[in-house]
Amino acid sequence: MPITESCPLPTDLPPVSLPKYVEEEGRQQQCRQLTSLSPTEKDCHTQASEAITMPAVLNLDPCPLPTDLPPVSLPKYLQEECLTQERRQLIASLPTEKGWVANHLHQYQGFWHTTRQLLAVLTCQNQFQAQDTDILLVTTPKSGTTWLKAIVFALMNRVQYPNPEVKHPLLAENPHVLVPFLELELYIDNRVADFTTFTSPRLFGTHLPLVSLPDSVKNSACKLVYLCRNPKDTFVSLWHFTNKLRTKDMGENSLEETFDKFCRGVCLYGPFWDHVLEYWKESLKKPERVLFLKYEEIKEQPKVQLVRLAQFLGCPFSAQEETNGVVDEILKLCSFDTLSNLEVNKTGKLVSGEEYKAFFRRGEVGDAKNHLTPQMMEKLDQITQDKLHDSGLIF
Ligand SMILES: Nc1ncnc2c1ncn2[C@@H]1O[C@H](COP(=O)(O)OS(=O)(=O)O)[C@@H](OP(=O)(O)O)[C@H]1O
Repeated sequence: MPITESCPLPTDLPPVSLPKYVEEEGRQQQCRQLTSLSPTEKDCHTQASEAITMPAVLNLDPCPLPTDLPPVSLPKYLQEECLTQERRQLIASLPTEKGWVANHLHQYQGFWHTTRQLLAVLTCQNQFQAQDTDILLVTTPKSGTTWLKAIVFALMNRVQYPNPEVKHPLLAENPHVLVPFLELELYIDNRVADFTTFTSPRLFGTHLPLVSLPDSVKNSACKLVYLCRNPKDTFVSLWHFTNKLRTKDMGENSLEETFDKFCRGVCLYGPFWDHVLEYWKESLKKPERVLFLKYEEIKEQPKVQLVRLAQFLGCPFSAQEETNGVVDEILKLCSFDTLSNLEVNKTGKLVSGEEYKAFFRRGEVGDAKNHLTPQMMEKLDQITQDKLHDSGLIF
């Protein structure tokens, strides 16, 4: 019996094949999954469901379960002790909105996360133990994270790989694999993070807002490299990216609807302006700990910014390295043209499902004007001015 006949479903559920990044429980999946639960798991599920009154968005309504579906394994984040009551209660208490790809976004500590991502944030906050030598690459989504990861990886490993044209990990692997995300990779699905392959200094990526960084990061001397991008190009890049993650069945998100959400701050790790402002202020307060970079500045003066980055990270280029062209070599290796044309980045995908090529689109400054109306551009400029007016930060 088709599942839709026994259990009317919302139409915005992501299909089971969505990348893990955005996958979320939906009622359809729950109906399917419950058919394959062991008796213990069913009990556990029922107890957890009954333990607390859930809001509509999380409520597991009883629905007749079809019996003829193939078994589908329960996503790990729902398997785990059936999602602790504490976490259910927390999620239930948070403001919730419909996501751009996933069903729900929850506002936690002032910023928006999908359900799955939020659980990973909580795990990361509880478990990550920062070391003083760690380097965290903190970015707003679609600000050039992939580029920054490549640059810092190449910078920190330049002695080990002196001839990047011949042999370099970046030629064979995507930057997101070489510099994994804390919450989106190492702690996703209640994973026990494995650091055995990391060498010091450990490099991590994260989109976490300052307020949500694990205490161990706040209390350590580890360095934070922060990267953001003007909100107009950030929005357009995010709109394209999330549309790529949506399946044909789901269709594309309209520009207008997502624009409205972005302006209201309702987007992954949004509000954009609060994210950048927190780190901007922190970089002014603690310049030895937080380096604040803009995508546009790296585009405009790549060499200047790379030299600045190397100094900040305590590994400045020697005069000989500069003469020998090491700075240029790193920039060439990490350029949009080089990375996006590598076989690995044309054909590979993350374990979580995103194709590497989705991280490379145009890589230019000012593409927003090709997509947004003059009114939309003005509106974003106005919000930016209102939010950042007395901060000294401009885009
Ligand atoms: N090497 C290099 N140089 C310059 N620009 C680059 C590079 N690699 C990726 N990109 C562009 O960065 C945008 C993707 O942002 P992120 O890497 O931050 O995405 S993510 O947050 O990690 O999902 C996305 O921007 P748009 O092209 O404007 O969509 C990518 O094309």
